[in-house]
Amino acid sequence: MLEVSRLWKAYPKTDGGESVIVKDFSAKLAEGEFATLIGHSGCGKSTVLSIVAGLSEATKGGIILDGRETDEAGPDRGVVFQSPCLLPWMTAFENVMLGVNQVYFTASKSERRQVAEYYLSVVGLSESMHKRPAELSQGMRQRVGIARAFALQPKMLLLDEPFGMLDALTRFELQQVLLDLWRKFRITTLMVTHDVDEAIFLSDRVLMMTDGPEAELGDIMKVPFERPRDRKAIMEDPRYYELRERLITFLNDRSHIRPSLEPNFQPSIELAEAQMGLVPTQVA
Ligand SMILES: Nc1ncnc2c1ncn2[C@@H]1O[C@H](COP(=O)(O)OP(=O)(O)OP(=O)(O)O)[C@@H](O)[C@H]1O
Repeated sequence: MLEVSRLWKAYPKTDGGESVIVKDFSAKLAEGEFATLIGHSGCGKSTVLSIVAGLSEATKGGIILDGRETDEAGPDRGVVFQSPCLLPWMTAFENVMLGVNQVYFTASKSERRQVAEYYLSVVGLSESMHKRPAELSQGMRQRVGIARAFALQPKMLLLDEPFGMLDALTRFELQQVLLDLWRKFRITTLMVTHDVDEAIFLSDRVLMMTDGPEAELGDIMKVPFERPRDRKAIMEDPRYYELRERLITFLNDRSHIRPSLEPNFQPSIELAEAQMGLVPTQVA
């Protein structure tokens, strides 16, 4: 479904020359696959995602979506950001209708309303769809963002840390909402995350990016758990801890903090987890 081919992204430096952010990044996603892109903050994950979304131009390389080269945004890709960017003067329903009206322009008004109502109800907003964003919690606003993306029935879903601003319980709830929708509609999905557990719970494969500048695709990890997935069962599976350690070790080996410490310093798993906000710790 998606082929990212030898992607480079560079920005001009103020003192001349250029800074290469992403270098020679290639990846393929099969139809219906759920892949996550993980890496340290600032390595270039959002840069890759925004090029795939057509919101940013690649310096070199290209994107092939469903057999066609593409370099601009379109309704064939639904994008969900960390904050859902809803128009504040419109209700949740009206926000979803904005996209629905554009994509289903041949449908009748009542059919379009039904589409918006359907997707808002499957994300659990039947009772609140006529409220404005200010009357909704952060989690409910993100539900609107997810409903809006799925309502367009895109070929691909691109998610940039969609649960990054949510508390842990709401994050778990919305991960489940997302998984249920993904299983129902099987939309090929690429999601950026910092969260090792989220990546394992949601993905078929985790794409690991090396640190920037000149970030590359460092490794790919297949997640073997069958679907539908049960969070508790996964956490009790010994393979979960092996996968988690593999991811953390990858991120640990590319730690940003290493150069500022002793030359022979080997950061521990605990320190790497702390850096990713998984456990509180004190770094001397
Ligand atoms: N318009 C721009 N001009 C210059 N540099 C930029 C621009 N946009 C992004 N960058 C740089 O590109 C690098 C990668 O940014 P990007 O947002 O893709 O990283 P990220 O891995 O998604 O980070 P995070 O996880 O913190 O969101 C950063 O160093 C950033 O400063």
